[in-house]
Amino acid sequence: MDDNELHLSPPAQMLPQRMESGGPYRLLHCSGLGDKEGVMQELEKGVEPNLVDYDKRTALHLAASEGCEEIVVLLLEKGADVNSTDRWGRTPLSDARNFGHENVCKILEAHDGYDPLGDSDTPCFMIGHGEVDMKDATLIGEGAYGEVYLVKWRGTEVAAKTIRASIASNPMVKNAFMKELALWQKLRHPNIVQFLGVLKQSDRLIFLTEYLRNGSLYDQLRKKGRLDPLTAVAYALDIARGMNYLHQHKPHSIIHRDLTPRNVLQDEAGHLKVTDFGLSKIAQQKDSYGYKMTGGTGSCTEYY
Ligand SMILES: Nc1ncnc2c1ncn2[C@@H]1O[C@H](COP(=O)(O)OP(=O)(O)OP(=O)(O)O)[C@@H](O)[C@H]1O
Repeated sequence: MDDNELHLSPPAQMLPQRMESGGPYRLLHCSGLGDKEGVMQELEKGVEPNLVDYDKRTALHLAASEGCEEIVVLLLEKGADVNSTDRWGRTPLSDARNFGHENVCKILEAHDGYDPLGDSDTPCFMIGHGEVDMKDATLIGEGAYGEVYLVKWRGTEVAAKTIRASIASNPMVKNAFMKELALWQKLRHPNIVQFLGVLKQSDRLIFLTEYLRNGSLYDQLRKKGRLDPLTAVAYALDIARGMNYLHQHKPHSIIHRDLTPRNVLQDEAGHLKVTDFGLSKIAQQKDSYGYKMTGGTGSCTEYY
């Protein structure tokens, strides 16, 4: 599927229940979607081109990740810092290289962009144990690998996914998880649940992702039943955008072979985000590890 097709906005009347990503952060939202008009509107309103999100990612990072050449050029013209670094020390050029957007790389290099990471593999971002108080955690769900808690990290509500000690205490299994998480860490898309980091913890493996207040699509369908057609179309577009991003991933596509309503979460604004890819690949390898990690969904994801 052509990426551009997915980024076309459906007619406004088809999305009655959706909210605009308002405020200055609309600049980031539009940049990631390749919405030039939206980006220009925000810049004309006086929004600072180097505005950052909570991961210190700028509009230029997002446009570079998505290969939005026109937006990259526009942002640079308007004073975006070509070498701003996000929380992982990545510059827009790191992202453009990571996703194989050669034309964007050339534009950034022509503006003296550099990539501090070179070709090195980025390990998972590790979060100090003291930064999250698991004692104050609220249980929000349970899946095949362990429980999911709502916790506070640096003042922000996030989801802490735990992998049972019986699984994570096997060093081979833990390594396999860490590799998948390191790959998830590289993904950034409005319709993909954002990975945040791994808690330094000896026995269990605990990692943080953004918290999606409205829970899973599965829970929603169970509560509300059938969706009205317009909502169904809006949801389908959100999911398709997330999946297309995974399929376009460079140098290897990411195939999510367990796309179920349980693995689609919804944020407060009504946007859907796809989650839980990669981890289930480990379940496929259960025989070699001697572990049985069967979930209700029998998930299986594969990275090619
Ligand atoms: N980031 C999150 N924000 C909010 N709620 C979440 C988040 N991640 C998971 N949950 C909630 O926790 C529940 C359990 O999630 P988990 O991913 O562990 O298992 P699952 O996907 O439901 O099942 P399985 O592990 O068998 O695939 C979800 O159904 C959802 O309601």
